[in-house]
Amino acid sequence: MTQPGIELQELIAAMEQRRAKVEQGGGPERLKKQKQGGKLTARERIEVLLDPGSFLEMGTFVEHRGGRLMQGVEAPGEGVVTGRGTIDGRQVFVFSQDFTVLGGSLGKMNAAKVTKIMDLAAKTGCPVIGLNDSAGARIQEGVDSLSGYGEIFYRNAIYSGAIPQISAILGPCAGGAVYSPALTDFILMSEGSSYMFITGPEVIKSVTREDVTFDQLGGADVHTRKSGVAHLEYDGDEAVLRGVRDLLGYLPQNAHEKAPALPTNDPATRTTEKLLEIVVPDQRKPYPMHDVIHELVDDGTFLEIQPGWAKNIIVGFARLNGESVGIVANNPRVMAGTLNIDASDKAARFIRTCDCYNIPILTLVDVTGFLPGVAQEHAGIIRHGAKMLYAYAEATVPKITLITRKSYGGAYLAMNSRDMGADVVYAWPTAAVAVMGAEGAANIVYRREIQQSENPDATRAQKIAEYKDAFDNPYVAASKGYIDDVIPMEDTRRILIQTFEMLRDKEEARPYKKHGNIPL
Ligand SMILES: CC(=O)SCCNC(=O)CCNC(=O)[C@H](O)C(C)(C)COP(=O)(O)OP(=O)(O)OC[C@H]1O[C@@H](n2cnc3c(N)ncnc32)[C@H](O)[C@@H]1OP(=O)(O)O
Repeated sequence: MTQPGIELQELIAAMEQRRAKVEQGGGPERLKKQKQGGKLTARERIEVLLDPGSFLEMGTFVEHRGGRLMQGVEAPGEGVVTGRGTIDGRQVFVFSQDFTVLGGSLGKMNAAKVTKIMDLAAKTGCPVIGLNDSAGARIQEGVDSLSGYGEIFYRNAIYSGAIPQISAILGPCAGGAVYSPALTDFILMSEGSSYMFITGPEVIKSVTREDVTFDQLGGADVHTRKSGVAHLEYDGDEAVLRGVRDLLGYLPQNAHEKAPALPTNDPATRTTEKLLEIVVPDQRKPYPMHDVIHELVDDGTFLEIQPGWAKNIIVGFARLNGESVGIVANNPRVMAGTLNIDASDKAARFIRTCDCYNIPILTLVDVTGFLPGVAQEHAGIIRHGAKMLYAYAEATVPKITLITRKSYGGAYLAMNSRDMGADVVYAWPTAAVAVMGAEGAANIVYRREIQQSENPDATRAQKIAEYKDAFDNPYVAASKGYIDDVIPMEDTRRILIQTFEMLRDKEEARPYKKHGNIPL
């Protein structure tokens, strides 16, 4: 005769035994190997990412249904740990691929665990964070594993802009697998231990005869400096996971909400005198735009996005009086701040990200124009530059433009002029708005006069001076209402904060459409 109490204990023990087996992943040997080189296990990563004790696991006992080639193969937890938790008290959903189980490869049921939490995230309006460390499609499951990817990609796309999706790349991410992170809002990579590529070094060698290592092909350096695929690079797993927490602080839970405000001790009325030392009036001399940003924002804290790629434009998140803002700024120190293809792509993408998630945009303008050159024209600068124009016009969040120095030509428009939809445009006394710089303008407009002059150099100099007098200042544009005010540099922080406060409840309607057709 069985005693009821003992039976219950057996059931509990059986559950615990099963759970312990799942939690062991690929077993002690593989877990030990995983930790070589400072990497964390899938479960440790979740612990570091989330608030202590907040993780609630889902799909713990899911098993593969992998068909003939998977018979007898054990895959504890199906190679991925999934569930919900909180970050700074806010709910998020997370999947963490477990490389110790069949290389974290993705089969049909592994994908089902991931799509389950993606769907829950969408239903509850919360961000999804993917911790990627996987050998890609599970070869033994054939087309079923490709279908699993399809189910994830589909959700990445349809939930895009509805809930924030963040991808941390902490190991291999190869083949078609790269397209899930690529469809998310942000990609963060760990230096030296993660890589992303479509076809690996061996295939490349056989097709193109190029010799390349994993890291040279698709390491964090490559993707944060050359390709622009990834947004942020960190040293090791823990730093990446802290980076995810940091980034989420600037984002809302979903497209219906605003990002959380963070109390600050930095006074809203703090004067910004340092700007008078940073910004040089001489239009030809560069100055550090990063310092301008640090001086304006709360506590000098700026989370720059894609800092290593297309450095001629600066984008990132900061706070003004506690409220999250996205900043887009020309960088006069790199390529004289001109806009090229990569800068246009980087800015357009960032503007759209801010707009999806109700983050107001501050644009700091110091730009001579689009980068001239055959290479840029032939690579489609027209198509890429158009993305910036489109993104600014499309964005309905509060938009303030501040012209810090020069703003010329098509780039004046691409940097969100009044006509492109800026709600308020300010300029500093150092600003100049014109179709082009005085030298170029004088040479075109007064060419005949200069050529026919007895002293062409003197005439050219005189015409340049005349043109500068007429246009190299903010007052012509201000007199026509293109600039709302020319403001003292030292009062800029206060004015920006007050203006964003004024725009806080702004609403802007757009005509009905299925979706716009941004030039891609
Ligand atoms: C749509 C797509 O994703 S297409 C891409 C398909 N994926 C691939 O082509 C990658 C194939 N895998 C690899 O090239 C390598 O495993 C690498 C480079 C990712 C990692 O190499 P290593 O760190 O040396 O790990 P290793 O090769 O030992 O793999 C670890 C384990 O995962 C298994 N594994 C690796 N890739 C896969 C896979 N795609 N499917 C199933 N199991 C796999 C290995 O058999 C090994 O199992 P074991 O622990 O029982 O021995």
